[in-house]
Amino acid sequence: MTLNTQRGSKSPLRRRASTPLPRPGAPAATAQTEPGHPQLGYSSSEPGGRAAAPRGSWSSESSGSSSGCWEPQYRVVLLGDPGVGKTSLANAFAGVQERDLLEQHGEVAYERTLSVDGEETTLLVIDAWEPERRGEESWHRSHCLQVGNAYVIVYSITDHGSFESAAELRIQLRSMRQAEDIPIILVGNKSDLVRCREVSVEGKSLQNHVPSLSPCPVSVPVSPPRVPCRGFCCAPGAGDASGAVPPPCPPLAEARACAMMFDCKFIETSAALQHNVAELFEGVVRQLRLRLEGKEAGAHPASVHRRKESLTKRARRFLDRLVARNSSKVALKVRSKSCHDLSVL
Ligand SMILES: Nc1nc2c(ncn2[C@@H]2O[C@H](COP(=O)(O)OP(=O)(O)OP(=O)(O)O)[C@@H](O)[C@H]2O)c(=O)[nH]1
Repeated sequence: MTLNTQRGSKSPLRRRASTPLPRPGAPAATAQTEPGHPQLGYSSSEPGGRAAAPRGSWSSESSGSSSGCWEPQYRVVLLGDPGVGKTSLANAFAGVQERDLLEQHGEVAYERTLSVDGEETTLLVIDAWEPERRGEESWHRSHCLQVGNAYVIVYSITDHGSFESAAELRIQLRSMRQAEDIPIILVGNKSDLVRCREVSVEGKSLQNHVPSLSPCPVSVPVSPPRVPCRGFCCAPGAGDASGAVPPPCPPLAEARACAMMFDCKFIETSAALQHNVAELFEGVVRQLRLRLEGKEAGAHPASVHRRKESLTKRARRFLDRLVARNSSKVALKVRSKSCHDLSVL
């Protein structure tokens, strides 16, 4: 997608999340949810609190913690290779299914107010990332890497190359935003395509691969023998013409371990099935809040959150740590587990 990211653009689209979006030639959206548009999650999203912004309507001017009521509270930038499902995730976030309708107007930013844990937060989800092209100005890419208050790095679980790109993006972000503690969530999308999986989450590979994951992702086995996906195995339960079901594509890497090494959160989603999409964006909100709370308290964010944890969780964490002391494998598992929990730091 191309984008005119003019600095200083005073777009009328920077507005309250619930303000209807004027679209050229289209009537303004009402506060009602349009029929057929799914909600993001079941409990937390405000109906009608969604809108899409056209190209050029976001800039680095709006501040994530800004209290200005016409500014989005937080900018969440989607990164990742082409075709991994960034737009589909953004559409799911926005509660819009008619992808063509959106593309017609070239929207790249979607604003929505979410109610998470009883509190409202507005996210502006920016889907403007473009792949690197030879000899092309990289200003747009660096702009994307600079404007986000949080990042969602998407890869497709059926495309190992996109996982490698995700790892590279994490490194780029780290070097560009070194001093900042910004939430980064690694997202393995297309989790519905189970039989074409090329990137594993956990299991045997965790033990086999993690010791060699330093520094990740360079030592992640990046070019293992790939079993080419023959297409028909992509549909869960589907077989070929003879009715024989082909063997599943083998898992080749360890996403959770990579997230752990990269110090970011990890979740698998299916934009197609709307699986974990609400959890993803609610997780982004929680990650942002945790950092804000930490800053406000002037303390280490982890200690602030610990107070909020339930007794059971704290007890479990304590026991985990106790056991972990005696076993490096368990320690790894414990750390790796927290990568999955988007409600803790
Ligand atoms: N099965 C399945 N297909 C998906 C999923 N998410 C996206 N797709 C499909 O993957 C293709 C690419 O999705 P997009 O959302 O356009 O991917 P993108 O990352 O925005 O791609 P670019 O716009 O080229 O950067 C489309 O055909 C989607 O329907 C998913 O969770 N499961």
